[in-house]
Amino acid sequence: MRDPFGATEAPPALDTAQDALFLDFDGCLVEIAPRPDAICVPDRLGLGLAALAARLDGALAIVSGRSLRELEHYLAGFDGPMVGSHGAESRGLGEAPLRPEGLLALQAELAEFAAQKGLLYEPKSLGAGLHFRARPELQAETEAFAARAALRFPGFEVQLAKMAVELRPRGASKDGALARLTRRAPFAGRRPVYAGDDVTDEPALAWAEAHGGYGVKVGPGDTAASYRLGAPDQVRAWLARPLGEDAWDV
Ligand SMILES: O=P(O)(O)OC[C@H]1O[C@H](O[C@H]2O[C@H](CO)[C@@H](O)[C@H](O)[C@H]2O)[C@H](O)[C@@H](O)[C@@H]1O
Repeated sequence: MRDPFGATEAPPALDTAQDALFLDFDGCLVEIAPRPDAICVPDRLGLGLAALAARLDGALAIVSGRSLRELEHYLAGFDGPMVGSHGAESRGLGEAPLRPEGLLALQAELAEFAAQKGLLYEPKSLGAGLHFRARPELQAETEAFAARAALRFPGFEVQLAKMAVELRPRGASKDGALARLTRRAPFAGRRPVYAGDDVTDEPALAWAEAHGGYGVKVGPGDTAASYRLGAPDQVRAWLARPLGEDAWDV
């Protein structure tokens, strides 16, 4: 049952014969941390995902805002498809990355702003992030700076995130990634199930709902998803169900 603010129910068990599973990373598979490099990733998370992917006949993909190289590092053991940088780069799909002109100049400007203001600068493979978690009073100023940068660098657009604002390649999106993935094997013909926690995930949650599947919102907040889980440990427990805890062992 839904309340006026969105999903309240836990999702059903995955149907491994017919579901195609798409998983966000930060805030979904792993808990949010004070800094991007301070996350605690369970040692065997990649291997657990690999076991689940095998049960889904390969129909499991990671869809994240993180740079692809970081996803590959944190999820070692999982060799299935991955989409990084909010849809702008991928692994295993034969797609060319979206690399707009001006990336290095954009990164230099953001790094300089971060240094001046005492923000955490996150260089990304196809963009950059400004994290204001340590200086929340600078949110409005940081978002305004990012909006002006996007005008100077039209190949990029603003992506809001948790206590951060990013510049990502214009046109990249998680829902666009889902649309592409679900046109190809082994995802085509299966029911799309997407789990994610942030505003960056809402278009993908809505996409899964609109295409015969469902979304699982992780944590609080309004959502288009039909279902909700409270935190990443609950997501990991939900993912373990089709395997049994011994096989998952995360
Ligand atoms: O799409 P996601 O996998 O959810 O990635 C979104 C962004 O996540 C990371 O930032 C967020 O998580 C950090 C670690 O918990 C946290 O410190 C930060 O405040 C959050 O915004 C990552 O750093 C970004 O590159 C991702 O785009």
